Amino acid sequence: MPGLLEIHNLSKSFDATKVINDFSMEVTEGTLCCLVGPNGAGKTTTMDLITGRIKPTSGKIVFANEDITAKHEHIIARAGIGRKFQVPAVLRDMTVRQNLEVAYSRQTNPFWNLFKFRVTGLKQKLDEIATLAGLTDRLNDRAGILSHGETQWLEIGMVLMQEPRLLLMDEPIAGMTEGEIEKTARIFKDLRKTATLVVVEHDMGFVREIADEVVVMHMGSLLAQGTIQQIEANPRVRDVYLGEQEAA
Ligand SMILES: Nc1ncnc2c1ncn2[C@@H]1O[C@H](COP(=O)(O)OP(=O)(O)OP(=O)(O)O)[C@@H](O)[C@H]1O
Repeated sequence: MPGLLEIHNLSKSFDATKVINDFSMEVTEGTLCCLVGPNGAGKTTTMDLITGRIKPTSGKIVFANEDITAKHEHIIARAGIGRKFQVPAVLRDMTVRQNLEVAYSRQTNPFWNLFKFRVTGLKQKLDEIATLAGLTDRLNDRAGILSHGETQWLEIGMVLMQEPRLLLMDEPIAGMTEGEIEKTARIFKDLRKTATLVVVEHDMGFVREIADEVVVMHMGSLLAQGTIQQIEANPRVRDVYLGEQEAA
């Protein structure tokens, strides 16, 4: 079975510097894949390439059996790839509910929204996503008073309102408390039932907790792909990444 996302021999150069070098990986539908690797390995650049923010020098990206390599960023988003950035962009003066509604209204075109509103019901969808993101008790609170963790969950909820089939996340637990990290792990496990996830993450404890599959990048190339047990037992990964993590 082909992966929901397939990256084939991707390369990207900035001026004369090759930062992604013949990189390939595959993500199976309904799984959570963690993308790890040392600083500067090319993880964020890979996310930028998947979402069409930047274009590769060579190689191919296939999503749901469709070649999206040359497509515009908004077409890729509409095809079902959502992204949550590290820095939240919630509207602080609006309530949690209003933020979710705004995110919903940003998707596709207004006529489609109207149609979907009638068919599925915005309220029902909003309640489902608030439950998934653990924000049911916060719907009527102003986003500006949320904790750091709650703000991150709201952002996840906002991306989910656009119904992505694949959700990309950059270091989602940065700055969170232990309790918030545990709750985020639970949210991710639930999310996997409805979406496929690719998470860039440095915290190997969290990766161990959430990942079905781990992809290790090093100097723009694939170093290893496998289960967390396979990755942690891989001597090359230990040399270039995990050893460095343990020493930190
Ligand atoms: N627009 C750009 N112009 C030039 N070089 C860039 C550009 N964007 C990224 N790079 C370089 O590409 C390399 C990979 O960067 P990238 O941010 O993808 O790494 P990363 O694995 O996400 O690192 P980190 O874990 O530190 O976030 C780095 O050496 C970076 O300096």
